[in-house]
Amino acid sequence: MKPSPFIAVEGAIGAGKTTLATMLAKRFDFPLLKEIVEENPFLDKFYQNSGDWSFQLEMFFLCNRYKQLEDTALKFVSRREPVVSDYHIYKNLIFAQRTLKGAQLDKYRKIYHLLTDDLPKPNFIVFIQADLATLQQRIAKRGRSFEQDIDPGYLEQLIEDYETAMAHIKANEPETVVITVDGNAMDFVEHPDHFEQIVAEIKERM
Ligand SMILES: Nc1ncnc2c1ncn2[C@@H]1O[C@H](COP(=O)(O)OP(=O)(O)O)[C@@H](O)[C@H]1O
Ligand SMILES: Nc1nc2c(ncn2[C@H]2C[C@H](O)[C@@H](COP(=O)(O)O)O2)c(=O)[nH]1
Repeated sequence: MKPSPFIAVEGAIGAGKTTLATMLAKRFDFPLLKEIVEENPFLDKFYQNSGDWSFQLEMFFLCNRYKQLEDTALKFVSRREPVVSDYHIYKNLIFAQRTLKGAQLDKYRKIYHLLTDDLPKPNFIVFIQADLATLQQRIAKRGRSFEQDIDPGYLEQLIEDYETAMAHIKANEPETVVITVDGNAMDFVEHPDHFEQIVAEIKERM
């Protein structure tokens, strides 16, 4: 029997993850697991001074996602029920490897593996690839004040880090279906046919 779909939508900041995950959950009538952002007490501090706040921020994201995914495992995955999420737990490492160094990164990696190695992992990843200009336009459109001065260099590094991470997942997890969406050309918000193309590709691989 095929496993139930556990679909994670991924991509760099502003790529359109929450938007697409919400649309997919509605379309397939699957529950939606959504990242908590506005209540995060460290995010605006991190954007003002990343050196002082990165460890607290990464640990906060990790603990929140761990708890959400532990609940998801019990409520949905163990009951063979489908779910759509606007993140993959692996994004913690993608960010932490960029924001932490030395002993802090070593400690973080150990805690990451301790908390997440036995969590259920998505069997589908919809990866939205978007370039710097697209990310910047969407971050501006979303209008969160603390994100308006994000260093373009940081976004460019994250774009690269996401490429590396997806290549790693493809090479090491052949059972995970990775569907790459061209987020610059495919406007699933304005063009229903673009959204239907993504839906069709997921259905074909389910
Ligand atoms: N394909 C798209 N075309 C145009 N605008 C988009 C598209 N996807 C998302 N947006 C807009 O861009 C902003 C960021 O999208 P969001 O889904 O929050 O990104 P993410 O979750 O990846 O950070 C939102 O204002 C959203 O309405
Ligand atoms: N340093 C980290 N920042 C993160 C992480 N996950 C999300 N974020 C930031 C990026 C955005 O400013 C905001 C919302 O994320 P979206 O990708 O949904 O735009 O939070 C993380 O693990 N570390």
